[in-house]
Amino acid sequence: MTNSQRTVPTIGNISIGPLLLTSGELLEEVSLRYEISGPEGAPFILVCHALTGNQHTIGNDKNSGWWSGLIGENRYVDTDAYQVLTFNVLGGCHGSTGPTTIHNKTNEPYRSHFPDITVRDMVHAQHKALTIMGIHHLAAVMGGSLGGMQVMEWGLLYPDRMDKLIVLASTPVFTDYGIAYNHIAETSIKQDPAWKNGQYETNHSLKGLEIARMIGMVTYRSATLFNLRFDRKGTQLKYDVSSYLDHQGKKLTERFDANSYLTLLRAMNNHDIGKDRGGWEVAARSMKPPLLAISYDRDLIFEPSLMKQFVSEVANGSYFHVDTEFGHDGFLTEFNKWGHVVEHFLNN
Ligand SMILES: CC(=O)SCCNC(=O)CCNC(=O)[C@H](O)C(C)(C)COP(=O)(O)OP(=O)(O)OC[C@H]1O[C@@H](n2cnc3c(N)ncnc32)[C@H](O)[C@@H]1OP(=O)(O)O
Ligand SMILES: N[C@@H](CCO)C(=O)O
Repeated sequence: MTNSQRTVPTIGNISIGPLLLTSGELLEEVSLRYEISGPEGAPFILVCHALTGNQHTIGNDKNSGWWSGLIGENRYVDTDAYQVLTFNVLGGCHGSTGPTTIHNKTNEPYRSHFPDITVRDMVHAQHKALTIMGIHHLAAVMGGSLGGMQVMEWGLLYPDRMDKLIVLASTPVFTDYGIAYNHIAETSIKQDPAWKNGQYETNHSLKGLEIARMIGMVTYRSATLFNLRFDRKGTQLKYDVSSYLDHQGKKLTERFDANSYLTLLRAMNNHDIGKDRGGWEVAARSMKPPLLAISYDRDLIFEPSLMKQFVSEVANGSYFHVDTEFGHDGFLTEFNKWGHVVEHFLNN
């Protein structure tokens, strides 16, 4: 590779061939869509995205990426010093193999026939992709929420492939409280008459998906944030908080496929680093790479106390807690509160 700077991120597609899933099922012809930024030849950082995220971590002038406040030129994760690579997750709907992909045998999208996948399958797919791309070592793997689940599995499945792990707003097991909210979301999607067992005509007409996102938004933020921000404004006909949730629900149906949403919710529900490893504490104790975990105040579904307990089991673990009103979505905002912790961990 030459040591030239990419002025805009490169977007690409990598075919990884067949993938044997944890379930034993074979997924044929898998490909992953990705974004890479930074100077060619610099060390790589792999970013793993959350539930409704995508590969556009940094994005461009017209459409900034979801972590462009954290990662970029002269940002906390500096793309003058690192190449940053993000794959759209297996099962996602932004170009990687998932429910919207055309199945080569039927010539139709998989839709609800896409097989159940696990976080481990996502990581195996990324590992295969990196090997094919000739990227054999990573300076770090980092991600929040579902992305953080992938980071933990990376550290356990392929501990020799990276120097450091950074887990944000994520726990070693997805708790029953999280599964409960995902169940409400799944029920909402499936009870919608327009759902048609996953064979819906248009994604943007799925009221059940809108409601699923509204439920999600309430859990990703906090009572304090909502009460301060909306302050009972609006009228009995429509409170501001209600129109906000309507807006968020509608917006998701325009950017995220419902079958993909369910595929990823199920993968989250299944997440347990201790599965087939003797429990999450045993798995955490076997984690080799140095690990930084950051938790966010008022995170309802990835409880800071469980994150702290997890880090205490990791041999080379450090922990930082962010005081925020954002709750779980704290990992997507207020970078001035915690970006320096990531920066210090990466560069020292
Ligand atoms: C890691 C991942 O994968 S995340 C993937 C999903 N997220 C993304 O891709 C982007 C990441 N960004 C975010 O999640 C958020 O924007 C955050 C966390 C960074 C910031 O959150 P906030 O500042 O609270 O903005 P939030 O997105 O909640 O709300 C703003 C939107 O609500 C709308 N809105 C606000 N109040 C109201 C209201 N009363 N009625 C109707 N709409 C409203 C705004 O107009 C704005 O709409 P737009 O997004 O269409 O421009
Ligand atoms: N805001 C996040 C929440 C789940 O981590 C997302 O939409 O993916």
